[in-house]
Amino acid sequence: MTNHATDHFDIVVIGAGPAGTAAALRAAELGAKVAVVEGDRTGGTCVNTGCVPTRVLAKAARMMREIRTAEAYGIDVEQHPLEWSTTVGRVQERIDRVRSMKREAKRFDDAGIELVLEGRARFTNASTVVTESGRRLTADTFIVCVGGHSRRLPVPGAELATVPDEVLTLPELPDRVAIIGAGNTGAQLATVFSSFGSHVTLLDLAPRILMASDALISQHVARAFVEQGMTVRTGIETVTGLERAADGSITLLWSEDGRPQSCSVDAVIMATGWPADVGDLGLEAAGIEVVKSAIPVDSHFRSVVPHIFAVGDATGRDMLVQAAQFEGEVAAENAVLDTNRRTPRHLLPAGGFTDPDYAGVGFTEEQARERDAECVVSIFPYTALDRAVIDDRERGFLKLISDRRRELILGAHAVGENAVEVIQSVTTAMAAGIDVATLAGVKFAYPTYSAVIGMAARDLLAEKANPALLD
Ligand SMILES: Cc1cc2nc3c(=O)[nH]c(=O)nc-3n(C[C@H](O)[C@H](O)[C@H](O)COP(=O)(O)OP(=O)(O)OC[C@H]3O[C@@H](n4cnc5c(N)ncnc54)[C@H](O)[C@@H]3O)c2cc1C
Ligand SMILES: NC(=O)c1ccc[n+]([C@@H]2O[C@H](COP(=O)([O-])OP(=O)(O)OC[C@H]3O[C@@H](n4cnc5c(N)ncnc54)[C@H](O)[C@@H]3O)[C@@H](O)[C@H]2O)c1
Repeated sequence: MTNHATDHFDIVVIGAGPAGTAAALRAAELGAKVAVVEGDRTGGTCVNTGCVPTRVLAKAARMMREIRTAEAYGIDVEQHPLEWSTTVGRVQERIDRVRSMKREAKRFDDAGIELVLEGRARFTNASTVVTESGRRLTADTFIVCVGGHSRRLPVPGAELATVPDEVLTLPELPDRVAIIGAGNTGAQLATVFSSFGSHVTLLDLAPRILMASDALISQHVARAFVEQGMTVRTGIETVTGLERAADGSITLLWSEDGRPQSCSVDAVIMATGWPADVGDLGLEAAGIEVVKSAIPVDSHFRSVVPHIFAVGDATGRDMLVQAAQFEGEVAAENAVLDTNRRTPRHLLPAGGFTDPDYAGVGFTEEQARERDAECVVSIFPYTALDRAVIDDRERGFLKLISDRRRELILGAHAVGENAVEVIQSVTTAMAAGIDVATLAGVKFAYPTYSAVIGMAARDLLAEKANPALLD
């Protein structure tokens, strides 16, 4: 790569979320002259409106649960309703703290990367972007890391709804809230509002909540939601509209089983998808067509224009921080070194902080059976796990899936306390290529949630599924 005058770079990265930050730092590490254009705040969705605020709300939700059950331990806590403005303040304070810790601007500076904070970038041709301030940057290679945004359904009254990034702007905690969309975002917000004391109605077109997860996860989390008092309506036909009622409430209208339905609520949250943020990116000027609200790329993250890469949420694939960072690094390597590296998607753990938590890695049971009908599955219930019983958190399980010879773990799926950490440990074993017998022999500290891994691995060797223990 050659160095050019001021505004020409080897690589221009567009967007400084997890994908863009990782891409820029890796490209600079490999010796490229790099600029990052960020149209808003560094950190992207993750820090500012996504994972971090959602995780703080999830912590508050857990505290509410612990307060409610404290009496059983002889701890007398006077219960007051949640003070929404204080909770919102706490979330903002933690976002600021995480932002100050991440120090993207300093890290870019230290790496010799120019951070351009002059508004959003727009392609004017395949080699040039212009910022809102009018600054032109040309580059040999672009890595597009623009992420996505909430999708508001195109229905009458949609403007009455709140999208997930706006949740903290709700003036008060709604007594009744309808959440449309039971994916990762909707399910987590359902737990948050339910724990805070709101009555939650959760609706989805899909036949089950958390449709991307293993079916057993959906079944268990949905059952817990109903036990906690939520109304869960899956398989609805369509949301037909929202109307403001005379008393200020919102009437949500949808159709289900061929019949019109409605409910009256104080807030409607639309968590109905995450299209790429490409509306004003000028991709057509660069020769790139957006398909299904995302930028199509090959397995090496090259778009149809080979010197324009795209990674992270903008590609509409694995919309996770860990995927965005990994893809950013790999795209930078492919761009600078002209390699064809890929990311191992089967080693991407993911989960959500609902109550109970859920997480998974690798193939779901359905996907594994499509590939190998004789794959082996074990399910170990939290009801037989000492730590879960000790903590009175007996809802949950770990499902392990291996090939028929038990040489490889193909997938792992969990519901229950600390499910995300449990799945992370299984992911480590999978990344190390550990066979089931080796995993079954690992000693786990007592009493821990991760001990469920050893139990499930031993059952996998013995081909015990334990489905009866789950009820
Ligand atoms: C409510 C919620 C909770 C989530 N929780 C989790 C979680 O717990 N774990 C997890 O792994 N993932 C979670 N995610 C997903 C995670 O936030 C995303 O996968 C991740 O942020 C994607 O990173 P990215 O860099 O691709 O995009 P983003 O983080 O969205 O960053 C894109 C950046 O590009 C900038 N940009 C956009 N267009 C332009 C332009 N034209 N010019 C210049 N800059 C531009 C934006 O301002 C932004 O800073 C959550 C998402 C949501 C919505
Ligand atoms: N903890 C995490 O890792 C985490 C948390 C939140 C989001 N994310 C990621 O961010 C991305 C966006 O998540 P999301 O949950 O906002 O979107 P999503 O696309 O994952 O889920 C949207 C849900 O809305 C439903 N839906 C769509 N149109 C509908 C309609 N008209 N009526 C009723 N339901 C409808 C869909 O069936 C789907 O279940 C995902 O890729 C997700 O994995 C990850």
